[in-house]
Amino acid sequence: MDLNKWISVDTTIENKLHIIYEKHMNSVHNLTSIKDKEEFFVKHYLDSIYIFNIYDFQFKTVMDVGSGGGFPGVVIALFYPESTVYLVESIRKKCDFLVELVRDVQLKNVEVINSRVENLKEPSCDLIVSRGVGKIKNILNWTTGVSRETSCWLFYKGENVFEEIKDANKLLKKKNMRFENVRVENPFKRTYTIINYI
Ligand SMILES: C[S@@+](CC[C@H](N)C(=O)[O-])C[C@H]1O[C@@H](n2cnc3c(N)ncnc32)[C@H](O)[C@@H]1O
Repeated sequence: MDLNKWISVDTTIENKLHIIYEKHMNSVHNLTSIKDKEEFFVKHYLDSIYIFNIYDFQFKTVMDVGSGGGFPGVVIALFYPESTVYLVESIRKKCDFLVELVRDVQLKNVEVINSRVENLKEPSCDLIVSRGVGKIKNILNWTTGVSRETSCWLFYKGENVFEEIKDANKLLKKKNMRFENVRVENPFKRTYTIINYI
C-alpha cells in the first residue's frame, strides 16, 4: 500500500510504519484483528492521520485515550515529531507492548501512561483524541482533568455518531462547546467528530 497516494509520507516514517506492522504481527498480545498489510495501512495508519491533512489542528501536546495497540496516537507522534504525545491505556500488558514499540521505532516524543484516563489530573493537553473507546459524552467527562479551556477533542466515529452527539448535547451546551463532523468515504469510511470550546 503506497500511502503517498493519499498523504505525503517520507521514507523515514514509511520504514517505521513497516516496523510497527511487523511488531503487531509478531506480538503475542494480538492487539489487532487486521492481519492483511494493505488493510492495516488503510484502517490503522491512514485512518489515524488522514484528518490532519484536511483539518488544521493547533497543538503541541496530544493525549490518545485508550490507545490499545497505538492508534491513533503512535501515528500522530510519527507525523508530528515536534509534538508530545501521551498514550493513555488502562491495561498494563498493552502498555508494555506500547513501551516496547515506541522504543523500537525510536519515538522520542511519546510517553505511555498506564491509567484509566478519568483518574488523571495531568498533563493537560491541547488535543485529546480517541478511537474505539467510548461514547463522546463519557470521554468528555473522563478527560476533564487533562483538558483546559483551549483544548480540542477529536473522536474517530462512524455514521451513527449523531446518536452520541444527541446524548452529549446537554453537556456540550453546559460547557459552551460546539461540534463539527468531517465524513470520509474513500479509501475508508469514517466520521471524524471535532469538539471545541466556543
Ligand atoms: C477497542 S480498544 C481501541 C484501541 C485503539 N484506540 C484503536 O482504535 O485501535 C479500546 C482501548 O481503550 C482502553 N480503555 C478503555 N477505557 C479506558 C479508560 N477509561 N482509560 C484508559 N484506557 C481505556 C482499553 O483497555 C482498550 O485497550
